[in-house]
Amino acid sequence: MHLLADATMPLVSELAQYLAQALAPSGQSVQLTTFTGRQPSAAQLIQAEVLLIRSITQVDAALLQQAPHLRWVGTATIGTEHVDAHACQAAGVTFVSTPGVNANAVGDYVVAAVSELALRDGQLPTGDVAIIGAGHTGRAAGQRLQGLGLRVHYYDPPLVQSWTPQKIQQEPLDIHADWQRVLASQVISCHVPLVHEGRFPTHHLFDVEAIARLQAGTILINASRGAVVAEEALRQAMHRQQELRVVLDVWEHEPQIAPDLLPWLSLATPHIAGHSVIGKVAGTWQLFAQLLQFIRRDDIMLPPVEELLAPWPAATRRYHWHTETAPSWQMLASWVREIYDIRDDDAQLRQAPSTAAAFDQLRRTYQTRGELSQGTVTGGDWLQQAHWQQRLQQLNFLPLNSQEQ
Ligand SMILES: NC(=O)c1ccc[n+]([C@@H]2O[C@H](COP(=O)([O-])OP(=O)(O)OC[C@H]3O[C@@H](n4cnc5c(N)ncnc54)[C@H](O)[C@@H]3O)[C@@H](O)[C@H]2O)c1
Ligand SMILES: O=C(O)[C@H](O)[C@H](O)COP(=O)(O)O
Repeated sequence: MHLLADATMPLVSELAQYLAQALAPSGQSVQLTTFTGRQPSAAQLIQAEVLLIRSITQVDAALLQQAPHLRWVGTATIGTEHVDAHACQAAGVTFVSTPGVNANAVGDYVVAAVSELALRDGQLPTGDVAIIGAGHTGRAAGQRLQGLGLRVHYYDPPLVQSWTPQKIQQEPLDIHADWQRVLASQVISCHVPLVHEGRFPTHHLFDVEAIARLQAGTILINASRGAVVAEEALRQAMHRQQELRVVLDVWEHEPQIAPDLLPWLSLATPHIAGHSVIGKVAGTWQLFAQLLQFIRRDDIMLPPVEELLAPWPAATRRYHWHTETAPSWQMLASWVREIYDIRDDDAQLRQAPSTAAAFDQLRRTYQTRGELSQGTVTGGDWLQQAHWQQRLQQLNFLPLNSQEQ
């Protein structure tokens, strides 16, 4: 079996070797070729049977035509708009992705951004948080922000529309389809797929009109796909000096950022919200697990993800904080910052040349980032309260009371 994989996928060689050893007794061989950059070459495609990619590789009819032996394409990402699923189906190629795989990393990114701006302001946002899209990443972000002490609601018309009245009553989260509530919120964070057509398009969801209607001081975060927020609408807001705080992880014309917007943005990063070590390693792992199902060898057990993290101390290091009194929001924000300091990523993007090549290079050589789940909190009586246990868990920290230590 000829595997062709993006060279930046962590552990791809190790897992291919593992697969080769596991399949050897049945006489099947496995060969791995990796490609660097966005697209594999025609010479590589011609022999590929399995293609393992991340979000920067476009799979369309033209690529499929160059790969006559291709049977299976897997993307180690949540977003899938870079793969033409219809073209795959027409070519008889199975296509899989890894839903939710880096949602914790995105949740961490959003709470790191909001707590960073709160530390700069000396106060938490006083108004509501609107999460756009109540899926894997949106819920992770919403939970973390509740843990920080904010009120969160979710805007998700497709989900609301699909619900029965009974489901609406049972849903514990505040999920709705009221766009006016979104525009009146003080923090807005986007977590939708990029959709161009149909009843619920997300392309330019935040267009000139929507951006103009945002409240003064609104924090707008986009860690979904660049074109969900129209770059031109941000440009107009900047020129009329609208009082907004905008955080962009994704860019409408990636890999090209908008250099003119950069000084105006509160935080700017090179599409790395999902790039925790665990998020990336789990992506590769999940693809191999799905490939085993495809070749009907799910009797082969891959080593657990936790065992594979040894090469990355940042992903296994534990953080421990102790406080006798209940933590202030500043303390919570400083713990978040200790595990993930978003200022580092912001500074690196601002210092790099504003070119597509530099953007890709920053992503290829990205730091080894841990997750908030690596933090443990111990403390006095306050930690016995269900309210505090819940808040720490929402931040994805582990609360440990004295009996459990
Ligand atoms: N920046 C990053 O590193 C990064 C990482 C992971 C995912 N993403 C992007 O984030 C997107 C969302 O990820 P997810 O895991 O939360 O996906 P998901 O499929 O779990 O959830 C998406 C939610 O958005 C809702 N939605 C769809 N159209 C909508 C609309 N018009 N208005 C409001 N809600 C709408 C859906 O009903 C769904 O509940 C991905 O498709 C991907 O493009 C970016
Ligand atoms: O959709 C996703 O999962 C993310 O956008 C993903 O983290 C992007 O990272 P890439 O695949 O480009 O490394």
